[in-house]
Amino acid sequence: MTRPETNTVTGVVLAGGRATRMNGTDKGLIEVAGEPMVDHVIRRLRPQVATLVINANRSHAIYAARGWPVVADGFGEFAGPLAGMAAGLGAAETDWVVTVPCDSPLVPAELVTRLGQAVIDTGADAAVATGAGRMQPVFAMLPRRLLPDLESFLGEGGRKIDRWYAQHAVAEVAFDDCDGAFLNVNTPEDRDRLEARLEGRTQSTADP
Ligand SMILES: Nc1nc2c(ncn2[C@@H]2O[C@H](COP(=O)(O)OP(=O)(O)OP(=O)(O)O)[C@@H](O)[C@H]2O)c(=O)[nH]1
Ligand SMILES: [Mg+2]
Repeated sequence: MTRPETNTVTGVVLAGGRATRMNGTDKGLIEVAGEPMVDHVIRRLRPQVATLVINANRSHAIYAARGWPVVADGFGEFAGPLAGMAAGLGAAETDWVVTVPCDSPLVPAELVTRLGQAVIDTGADAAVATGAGRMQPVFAMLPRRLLPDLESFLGEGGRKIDRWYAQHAVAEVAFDDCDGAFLNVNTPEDRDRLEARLEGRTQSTADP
């Protein structure tokens, strides 16, 4: 298997959630600072990978207009982020994918290189980011060879990312130096706070 370097990694933007805390509004399409969140994410992830895939369960045509393949979940109705990760792995043609959620626009510039370096250094199966005091399970580098294993986990009703990671060697990579990297928009209030920050209307310790 090739090493996880930029040209062997597909970026997978996870935009397949229900967004119940946003009253069901498709979260990736919600504008923050004049731009849909999915575009903030694409702008930051694109330079780090060979190509992108968007995982979405609604608004396919709108997501497809970004110019990347759009894939829906293959498991049940809104089975959670693991189903989106499986869809991304299934669509990828590279040995590795890096997943990011559509609702955390401040993707670190070194996400892919640092996750990839951890895989190389440790020989782990996969790598996951930590920051803001916890594991950030949807910011992950996964090898395509784990897709059959993930599909059987999902097929048996598995839904919890941490439980699936516990079955494999997963390196944890700290991004504590990346201010705001994991700011996550789950509610309209989160959206307003992030917009204020991006527009420089609040005190922040570092520019995103
Ligand atoms: N493909 C897929 N992705 C999901 C699913 N549920 C959540 N996600 C993704 O997982 C990430 C974290 O999602 P959450 O914010 O926890 O969930 P959400 O469904 O988007 O929003 P809430 O319903 O308000 O919790 C986001 O990238 C979501 O798009 C799902 O059922 N399928
Ligand atoms: Mg969220």
